Amino acid sequence: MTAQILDGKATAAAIKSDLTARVAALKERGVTPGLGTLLVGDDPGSRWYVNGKHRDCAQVGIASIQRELPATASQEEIEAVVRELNDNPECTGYIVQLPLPKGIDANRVLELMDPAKDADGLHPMSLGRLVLGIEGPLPCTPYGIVQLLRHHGVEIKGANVVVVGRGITIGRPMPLVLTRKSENATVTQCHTGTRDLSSHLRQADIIVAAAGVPHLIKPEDVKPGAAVLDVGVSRDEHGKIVGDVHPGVAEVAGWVAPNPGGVGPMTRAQLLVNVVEAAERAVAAPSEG
Ligand SMILES: Nc1nc2c(c(=O)[nH]1)N[C@@H](CN(C=O)c1ccc(C(=O)N[C@@H](CCC(=O)O)C(=O)O)cc1)CN2
Repeated sequence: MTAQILDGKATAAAIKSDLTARVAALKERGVTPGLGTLLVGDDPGSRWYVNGKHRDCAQVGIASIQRELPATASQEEIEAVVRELNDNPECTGYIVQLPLPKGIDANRVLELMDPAKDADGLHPMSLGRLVLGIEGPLPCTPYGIVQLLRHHGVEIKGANVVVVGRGITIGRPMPLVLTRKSENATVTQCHTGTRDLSSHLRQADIIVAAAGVPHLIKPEDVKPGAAVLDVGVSRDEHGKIVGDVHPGVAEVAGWVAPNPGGVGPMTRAQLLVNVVEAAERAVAAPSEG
């Protein structure tokens, strides 16, 4: 292994330590931030992520509001919980854990959320704000990746970035975040319709691999010295994570974000940042009523 590690665990710990002080300051002003989660179904991975989010909340002093529904829940039952969270004053921000069970219209659920409580940055209003350059919550994994690169001094400005994947939580919003003036990267988005993926990858200074295809990115696809972030999650027969990046890439790349231990902890840290920032915005500009 020659590549340096983009250490998501350590970076997330530093972010959480800063947030602990900011939450304490909010509490002194009479505001306790509260993160709500809605988990539908019994997928063990989703449950693990949601439990992790609440453990993080406890660490920094954010209150937790947990809602769960069975996999058989109807669209109406899910939407009723969303309305309850919209109206719940203890819940200052919340997320609906994705994916939702087959047959549920996730877009309708996301649209029903109060945009002022969107902790994930995935509400249509938040994504629209991102496109327009208006302040608001940023999608957790894409902005977590930016923070991870910055923390390790990897140059984003002017970099050629290849994003592989176009899912709602990472692939779609990632280029929107990276092409903001503050990041100023040049982004190529690749997906299952891309011809000759390797030729794109070999030009990249930074690769974000979020396709969910085990070991899709091979050592020969990577420019020596590039930063490679593995965000793909597939599981082997023992339930162990297999990422999108072949282990041999670490011999060629300059930086690698391991999986686990790279981007995942940053996703969780950015969620807490969104919750705290929303509470800080509310304190700075209280709404009437
Ligand atoms: N509403 C949302 N749903 C989903 C999102 C999201 O951002 N919002 N992203 C993913 C899952 N996710 C957060 O919800 C998530 C993924 C991974 C991790 C993490 O810390 N992973 C660990 C390894 C965990 C393991 O062993 O399974 C790591 O990478 O070190 C946290 C959150 C889809 N859904």
